[in-house]
Amino acid sequence: MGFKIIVPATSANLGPGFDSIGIAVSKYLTVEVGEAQSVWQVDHQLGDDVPNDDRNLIVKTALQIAPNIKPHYLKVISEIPLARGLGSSSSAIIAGLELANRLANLNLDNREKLQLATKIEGHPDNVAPAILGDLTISTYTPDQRVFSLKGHFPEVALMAFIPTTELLTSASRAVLPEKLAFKKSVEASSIGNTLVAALFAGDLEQAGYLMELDQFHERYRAKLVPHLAALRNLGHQAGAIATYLSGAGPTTMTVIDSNHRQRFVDLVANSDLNGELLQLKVERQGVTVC
Ligand SMILES: Nc1ncnc2c1ncn2[C@@H]1O[C@H](COP(=O)(O)OP(=O)(O)OP(=O)(O)O)[C@@H](O)[C@H]1O
Ligand SMILES: N[C@@H](CCO)C(=O)O
Repeated sequence: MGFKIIVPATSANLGPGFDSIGIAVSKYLTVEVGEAQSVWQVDHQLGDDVPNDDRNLIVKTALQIAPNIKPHYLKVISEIPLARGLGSSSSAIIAGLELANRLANLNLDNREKLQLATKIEGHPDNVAPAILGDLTISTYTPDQRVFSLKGHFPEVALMAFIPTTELLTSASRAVLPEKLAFKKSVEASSIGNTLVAALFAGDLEQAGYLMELDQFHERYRAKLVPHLAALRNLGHQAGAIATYLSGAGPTTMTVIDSNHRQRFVDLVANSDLNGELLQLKVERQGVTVC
């Protein structure tokens, strides 16, 4: 009998929480798992670059975790744009993990899921909210253990500006520096620490200010995402709480009260920015299997 896996999109970093902070958002990857058959077959509408067989990231992940599972028919329906900074690869990894979990009866708990998914993705900021939902703060320690704590992200509008062009995470990480000076690192991590405290205290005013003070990655990525500065500026004009680069970009996320939202929509519509503006909300629930 078939089953369905539903994984939320995610938005990582929130400014200074590089590779650590993430939220689940209201776009979804759905995988309908059909009958067992002689070979893996993945039907999707994600374009010719995404494989339809056992090279597909969902199947590859499942086979990495449970190499002996039988091939199945999978129907993939995704609302999460590829390589845009909304956690498409993490959603595929989590779907693959749940596929293995179910087909091989592994009974993985959330801790085990986090550990496996982080090892595959390399950092926990997208996979943790995709598993747990809502807001997560995570770390992948040098001895490769994952710690992740779930919090409640305040109820606000999230305006994702999704440019028409892709930006692969690998390309967006290639522009980051290899080293950060000691003084700069202390400053950057103190901003991140205080952001976490503000989020857990539900203090969006302080959180918003700190979200725009990232010292880890946004400045190095600026040339790849020139629209970030423009959207942040429009956000300020509209009275937004903050605008940050979602994951590795190019999507930007503007956190805004609903009473300022329309002003932001109008400002973006009257600008010469090229992309889609989508209103999202925080998804409180992580992956579900039904
Ligand atoms: N549903 C899917 N099925 C198979 N492969 C996928 C799927 N979604 C994403 N991928 C793979 O992941 C790649 C995108 O991963 P990448 O890490 O570059 O971007 P992202 O995960 O969308 O962004 P970010 O990590 O910044 O949030 C795609 O080009 C594709 O190869
Ligand atoms: N923290 C990651 C998220 C994308 O995988 C980055 O910004 O590169």
